[in-house]
Amino acid sequence: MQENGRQWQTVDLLKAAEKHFKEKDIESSRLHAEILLAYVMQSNRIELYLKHDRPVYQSELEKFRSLCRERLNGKPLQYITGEQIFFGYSFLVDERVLIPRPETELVLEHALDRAVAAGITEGEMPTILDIGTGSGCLAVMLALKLPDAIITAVDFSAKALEVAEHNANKHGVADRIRFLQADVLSPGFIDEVEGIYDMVLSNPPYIPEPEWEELEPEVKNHEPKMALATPDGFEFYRAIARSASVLLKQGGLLCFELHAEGAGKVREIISAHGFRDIEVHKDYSGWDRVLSGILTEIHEE
Ligand SMILES: C[S@@+](CC[C@H](N)C(=O)[O-])C[C@H]1O[C@@H](n2cnc3c(N)ncnc32)[C@H](O)[C@@H]1O
Repeated sequence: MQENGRQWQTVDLLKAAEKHFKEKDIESSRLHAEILLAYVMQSNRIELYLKHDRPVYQSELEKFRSLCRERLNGKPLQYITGEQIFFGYSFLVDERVLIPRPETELVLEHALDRAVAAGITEGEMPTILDIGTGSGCLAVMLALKLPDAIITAVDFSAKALEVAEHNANKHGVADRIRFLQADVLSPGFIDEVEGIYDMVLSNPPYIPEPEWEELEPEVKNHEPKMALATPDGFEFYRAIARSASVLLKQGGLLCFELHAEGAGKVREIISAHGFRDIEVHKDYSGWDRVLSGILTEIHEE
C-alpha cells in the first residue's frame, strides 16, 4: 500500500507504532504493537519477524490504526484482541468480565497442590464451587486439570456467565461445569447453590471503595466495577467463609485470592468459621496473595 509515496512493510509499521506508543507512555510499547499487528494480520508475533518485509495492505493498515487509537485511549489490550492467556490457555475476555491476572494463576496452582495434599482429588468426582467465576478462568482450568471434577461456577453477573460458558465450550469442559447466577451476599445463597463440596475457591471483589477511585484509568474506565470493588474490602470473605463452612465436607478446602494487605483479617474470618491449617502464599512481588484453610468443624447456619 502506498501512503505519502510510502510502502509500509511489517517491520516499519511496528517501529512507527512502538515509537508512537512510547511517546504516549503506553507500557511495553513494542510488545503491544506486535500483538495488535499480529491480531490484524491474523498471524503471530514470530511470523511478523519471519515476514518482516511483507507489505501491509490498506485494509490492514486502517484496522491497525483504529486498534492503536483504542489502545491510546486506554482500552486494555486484552479487550481489544478479545483474549487473555491464563495458565497457558486462551480465554475470551471482553468488557463483561475482569481480565484474569497472573496472580490468579497462583490461586489455581495452590488450590491444585493443596487439593492433592488433602486427598481431595482421590475421591470419585471431586466437587468444586468457584464463587465469582467471571471469565471462568479458574473453573475451566480446574476442569481441565482435574478430569473427574464436577464444578459449579457462580456469578451474580449474567453477562459474565455468558463469557464463562463460552470459555468452557471452547476448552471442551462445559459438560462438567454447572453455571449458576446467584448472589453470594444474599441470605438464600446456600440454598440456591445446593450440594456438598470438596473445595470452594474464590477470587472475590476485594478493592475497598475508597481505593477504587485511585485505580489506573485503564482499570477504572473499562473493567467491571462489580468485579473488583466492595465497601470495606472484606464483605465477600465473610459471606463466602460463612457459606463454605456449610457447603464444604469436613476436611474440605477453602481457597481465596487476597488483597495484598488482607491476610491477617481473612485468616481471622475463616478461623471463626472452623477453618484450620491455614496457609498463606506470596505472589512474585512478595505480597500475601493466596490463603487457604481446611474445614475441621462443621458449622450449622
Ligand atoms: C475479582 S472477579 C474474579 C473473576 C475471575 N474468577 C478471575 O479470577 O479472573 C470477581 C467476580 O465476582 C463477581 N461478583 C461480584 N459480586 C458478586 C456477588 N454478589 N455474587 C456473586 N458473584 C459476584 C463479579 O461479577 C466478578 O466476576
